[in-house]
Amino acid sequence: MNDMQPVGAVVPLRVDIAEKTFRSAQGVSITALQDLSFEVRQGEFACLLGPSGCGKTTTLRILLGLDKDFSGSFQLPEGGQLPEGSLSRIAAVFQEPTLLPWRTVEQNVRLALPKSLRTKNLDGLFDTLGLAGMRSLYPAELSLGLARRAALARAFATEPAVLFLDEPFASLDEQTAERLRHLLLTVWSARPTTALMVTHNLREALMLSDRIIVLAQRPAHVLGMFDVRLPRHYRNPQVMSDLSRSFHQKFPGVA
Ligand SMILES: Nc1ncnc2c1ncn2[C@@H]1O[C@H](COP(=O)(O)OP(=O)(O)OP(=O)(O)O)[C@@H](O)[C@H]1O
Repeated sequence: MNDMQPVGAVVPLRVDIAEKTFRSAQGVSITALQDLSFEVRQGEFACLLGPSGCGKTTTLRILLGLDKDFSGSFQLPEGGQLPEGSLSRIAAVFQEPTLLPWRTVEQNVRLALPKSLRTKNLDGLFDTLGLAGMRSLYPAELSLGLARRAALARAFATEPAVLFLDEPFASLDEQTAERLRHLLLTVWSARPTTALMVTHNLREALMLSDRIIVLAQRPAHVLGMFDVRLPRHYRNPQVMSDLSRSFHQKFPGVA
C-alpha cells in the first residue's frame, strides 16, 4: 500500500458480475465474463491482468456505466470530500487520449471539470506531468506521449474517487511508456485514489500495483490475486525480477 492517506473514497470498489454475454443479430453468443468477483480497497492501485480477449475492457465498460446489459452488480467508491460543485466521481484514461482537437491542452483539461472549478489552479498538476510549456498547444501539435500526458492531467484534475485506466501506455515506444509510468505514479502518489488499470504487461503491473487481479481465459473470472505489498521505491530491477519469478511460480503460464 502507499504511505499517503487515501482521499476521496470511503468504500471499496466491489465487483460481482455474474455474467456478460454478447449476442449477435445472427444468434451467435459470446460469454465474455462469468462469475467475476473482486474488490479493490480504498486508495489501492490494482491491475487487471489477463490474456488478450479475456474480457478486461468489457469489465471496465460495465464499471464505467457504458454497458448496462449484464447480470450481477458492482459498487463504486463514493463519499469522501467532494470538491464543491463536483459532478463526477469517476475518471477514465483510455488507449486513445480522446482529446477535443479544436481545444488546447489546458481547455481539454478544464472542460472535464465542473463549472465551479473551471478556474482551479492547475499549475502543480501541469508541472508534475511536464506539461507546463504545452498548455496552449492543440492536440494535433502533440506527440502521442504528450497527448497521453494530457489525458492523465484531465483525469487527475477532477480528483476522482475512482480512476479506470485501459492500457494507457499501449502502442508507445518503451522509453516513453516507462517515463509515463513514472509520471503516473508521481501524480497518483500525491493523491492516491482507488485505481483499476487494465494491462497485459506483467512488468508494468508489478511496477505500479498494490495488487494484481489475475484473470483466466474468456469467460473472464479471477484466477487469483498477487499482492505487491512493497513500497514502490524499493522495486528496483533485482526486486522486480524476484517479483516476476514469484508471480510465475504462483501463476505458471500466465503473462
Ligand atoms: N461488442 C461486442 N460484440 C461481440 N463480442 C464482443 C464485443 N465486445 C467484445 N466482444 C468479445 O468479448 C471478448 C472480450 O473482449 P474484451 O475487449 O473485453 O477483451 P480484452 O481482455 O479487453 O482484450 P484485449 O486485451 O485484446 O484488449 C472478446 O472475445 C471479444 O471479441
